This record gives sequence, C-alpha cells and structure tokens, in this order.
Amino acid sequence: MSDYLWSGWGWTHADRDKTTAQTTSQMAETQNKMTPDEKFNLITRNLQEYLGGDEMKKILQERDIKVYWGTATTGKPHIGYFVPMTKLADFLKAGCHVTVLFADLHAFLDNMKAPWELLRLRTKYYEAAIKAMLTSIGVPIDKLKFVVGSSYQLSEKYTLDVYKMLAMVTEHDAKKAGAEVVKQVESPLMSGLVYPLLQALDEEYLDVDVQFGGVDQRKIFTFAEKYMPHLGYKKRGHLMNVMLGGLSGSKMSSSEPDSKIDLLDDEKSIRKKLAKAFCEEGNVDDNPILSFLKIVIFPLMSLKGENTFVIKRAEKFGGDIQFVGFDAVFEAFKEKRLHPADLKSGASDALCALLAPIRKIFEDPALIELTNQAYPPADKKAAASAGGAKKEKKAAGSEPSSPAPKKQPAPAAEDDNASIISKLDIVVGKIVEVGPHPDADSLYVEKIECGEAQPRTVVSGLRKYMTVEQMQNRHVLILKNLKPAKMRGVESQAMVLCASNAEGTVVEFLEPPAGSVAGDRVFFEGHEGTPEAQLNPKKKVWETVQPDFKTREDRVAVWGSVEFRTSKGLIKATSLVGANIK
Ligand SMILES: N[C@@H](Cc1ccc(O)cc1)C(=O)O
Repeated sequence: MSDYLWSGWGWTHADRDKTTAQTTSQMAETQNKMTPDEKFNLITRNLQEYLGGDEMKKILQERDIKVYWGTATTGKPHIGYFVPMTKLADFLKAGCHVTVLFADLHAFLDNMKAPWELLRLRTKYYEAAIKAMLTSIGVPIDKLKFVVGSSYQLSEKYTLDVYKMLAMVTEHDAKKAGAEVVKQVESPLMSGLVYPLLQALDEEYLDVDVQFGGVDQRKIFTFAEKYMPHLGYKKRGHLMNVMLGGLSGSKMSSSEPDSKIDLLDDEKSIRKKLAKAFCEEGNVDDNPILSFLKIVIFPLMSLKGENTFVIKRAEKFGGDIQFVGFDAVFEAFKEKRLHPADLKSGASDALCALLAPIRKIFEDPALIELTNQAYPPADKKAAASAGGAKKEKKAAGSEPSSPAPKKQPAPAAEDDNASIISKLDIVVGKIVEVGPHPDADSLYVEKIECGEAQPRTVVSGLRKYMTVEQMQNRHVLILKNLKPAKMRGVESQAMVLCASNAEGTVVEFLEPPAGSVAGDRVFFEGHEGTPEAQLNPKKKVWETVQPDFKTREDRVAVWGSVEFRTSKGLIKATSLVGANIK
C-alpha cells in the first residue's frame, strides 16, 4: 500500500506536541481538582464491564491513563456511536490521553467490509463523521490524537510481530477471539483470523495502558490479555461500553427503516422514528429510549455540570416536566407517572439537538461528494469493487442506514448494509423419513435431505395438522441456519417453513416449484448475499423478518413485496392466501 492512505491526516510530531501542550493547560484546572479515585470512577462509569481496574488505579496514583478506542472504517457510523463518543468525553475530562484509531486494515480484513479501493475514502468519511459527533457533544477534537491503522501496521517491526503471533496463536484461539466481531461466514477467510492479532498488537504500538470498545470486543480483549505477555509486551486493561439496542427494542426490525436513525436524518424523521420506537408504559427493562438517556444524554449533561432534564409539554397536558438526574426519570417511568409519549418527545428534543450540528457540518459540498464516493450507489460500487463481501456494520447495536445527503440521488442498497433477508439460509429439502417424537404428542421427528452429505434431523410441531403419509417424500422449504435447539430431548437442526391461517387451524407446506431438488437455494431478488453460517440468536434476524413473511393473493410466498424464489421459479402455499409463514 502506498502512503497515500496516511497522507492528509497531518499528525506530525510537532502537531502532537502542540496539542498536548494545549490539552495540558486547558484541562489542568479540572483535572487537578479530581482525585485518582474520582478519575477512576469517571473513567469506568456507565460501562458494561472493565478488566484490569486495580492496575488502572495504580497508574492513576502516578499519572493519567493513556487509552485508545478503535473503529473499523466500514459502514456509516450511526447514532449508536454516541455511546463510545460519550465515554471519550468522560476520558478526556478524567485527564486521559485519548487516541482514536481508524482501523482501515481491519475494515478490509473483516471479509472486505470495506473494499480495498474504497478504504481511503471510507477512512476520510469516518474521520469527518466521528469528528462531527465529537464536536456536537462538545469535545474539543484537538485534544484527541487520531491515527490511521495502516500508517504503522505495515512497518517492518509490526509485521514481524504479526508473524511472531501467527507462530504462537492457535487457530482455535484466533477464531474464538473474533467470533463476535468478525463476520462469520461459511468459508471463513484467513484475514478474519489475523484480525484479532492485529487488534491486540495495536495496544503496544499505540502505546496505551487501556483499550476501550463495545462489549462485543470482549473476546478480542481477553485474547490480547493472554497473548501480549507471550510477546514480551504488557497486558493492558480493558473498558467495555454497553451496546445500544435497536430502536424497536426487543422487537428490533432492521427491515423497517424506522428502527434506525442515521447521523444525517432530519428532525422530522427523527421524531417520527422515535414516536414509533418500542417504549412500553412502565417497562424500564427493555427500553431503548431510557437506555439512550442513561448512557448518552445524562452523562453529557453532567460533563457540563447540568442534570436537569426538561420535557416540554403543552399547558393543557400539565405543562413542562423537569427531572433532576436519570434516576428521577427512571422511577417516574417505572411508576407510570411519565407517559411514553412524553418520554419520547423529551428524547427527540435531546437527539435533535445532538444531530443538528452534524447535519450542518455535512452540508459542506466537499463532504457530500466524499459521502457519495465512499458509499457509492450499488451499481457504481460493483464497478469500484469486484466481489467485495457484504455485510452490515455491527457497531453499537442499532443498524446503520444511509439516507441521501442533501441534493444527491439516494444511494441504493450499499455494501455494508447488506439486506437482512440475505442472512437467512433457506433451501429446498426433501423429507426422507418421518415419525412421532418419542416424548411429545404434538411433534414429529423428520430426516430431511437438504443437499448436504447427511440429511438433517428436524423436529416440527405438525402432528395436529398432517399425517405421516402427507409428509413422506415431500419437498418442503427449510430454514437451515437457526441455532440448533433441543426440542424435548431431540436436537432440531433446521426448521420447516409452513403457511398457517390467522386462527392457527390450518397449517400447510410451502411448495417449491416443479423440478426442485434438495439443496435448491431460495433467494429474494435484489437482496442477494451470502447467508450467515449460523444466525446469532441475539441479533434476532429471524424474529425481525418473519412478521413480513406472508402468502399473496395468488398464494405466492413473499417477504414484504419480494417473492420467495429459486432458480426454478416461485414458491407457493397449497391453498392459503394472506397466511403467516413460520
Ligand atoms: N474491532 C473494532 C475495530 C478495531 C480494530 C483495531 C483495533 O486496534 C481496535 C478496534 C470494531 O469492531 O470496530
């Protein structure tokens, strides 16, 4: 790689020293007032977890902590990124030396989520977006150090360290370390195994005491703790932020654009999306809006010495309401003194205030141009990158989206935003054996051929609806990549998809087109992609798409308006129209 990836970032040593000098003078006042314990509490507040707390406390007795946060420059950052940004603000206030790493090589190594050709542009986009977010929450960006991964990760010394690690890390450990971060695919690439090794080494090369990231990074963090000492390097501490759930809470729906908020969404759509967000009266356990207030809005207020949250309300509904501290909001909501509509309206005001300056920054024509180049519409993308793997960025929980910047044509589906439906692995299966479940009256146990070496064992609750004869030798549709689950002691390795009426009295198979054979893949036109090897139950992919599965008037199975098809044609229910599919 040429050094153009690095040019334009402007982090010369002279700059760094200057900034350090400013940082020291400007922050000296607050920091001097903070005891090491206070600093530690601020550094660790609102985290999901941290490792190495005692060592951090020890360091704080002598000097301030050096910490870095890395982000792979893949899909567009979205509002979930306010969670780590808020922590960066805490770290600065606690006197930390904070480095932000734009992990461009990692974006490539992770199944080419950022294709090589777009890497530099993506990195520039990330720089602009992250800096805009920091500015919006009042963090002076000249107090942070920004580094691009490839600027040092290709040096001789670093490269040699990578090889040394390759000679000591087992494949098992590398795979395990990346399991929650690196996209899991059917034929995993070597690059995905190298990814965690580089992330561990970064701790040494960025010269920090502590690495910070989402709790999804946990396995990479513990991997680093294990292997850094083997290389003769210090074991670092690790700080992990909570991941923000989707806006729709447990009912996260990524197929529904309303469940995600992009940094550039306008006020009207922010309010509309929040108005639709999952926020049940009195439910404080599963409430994305309360979480956002707790881990972003209140901490940001407290950094400015404020803690009063005002919810504007018309006089006729009782006028404005004020809450002092997050606990006051929490209790009021729990006791149903605060209505979801009011909570949403207060949160909308706060979020609009955070996003307005970012939209303003992105009105700059140069940034509009950069956005379109870094995230080109799908057709141009195909030309820019032949065959880059596709997948969504899994950052802070909620999904990235890509509204068009002002006055630009809307980008079509983008590579880092692969359609959720493409993650499902649905194929034609042939039932070759079927019999009653030994321990459950309502269940059958089948052997279903699905184009693999062995037929799969599948448990289905179909005994009320079909006879053994009706099932034997039938071609059916099966969903192959749900996590296998034991049903009354028998492990089911797939699920048969059926259509059922609203009352649940009629259940029938979905019929593959004539001439189908076991293993024929079902796809959704315009939403093609590589299915996940196994769906992560936490991501609720199935739960998200299933409600939009229906049979049309002509009995054809559809996801929203898109048909289920194989290379041989469309899939239909036997008789049911407007039926559910599950
Ligand atoms: N793994 C981080 C990115 C990262 C890469 C390298 C690092 O050193 C740190 C962080 C992510 O999921 O975005």
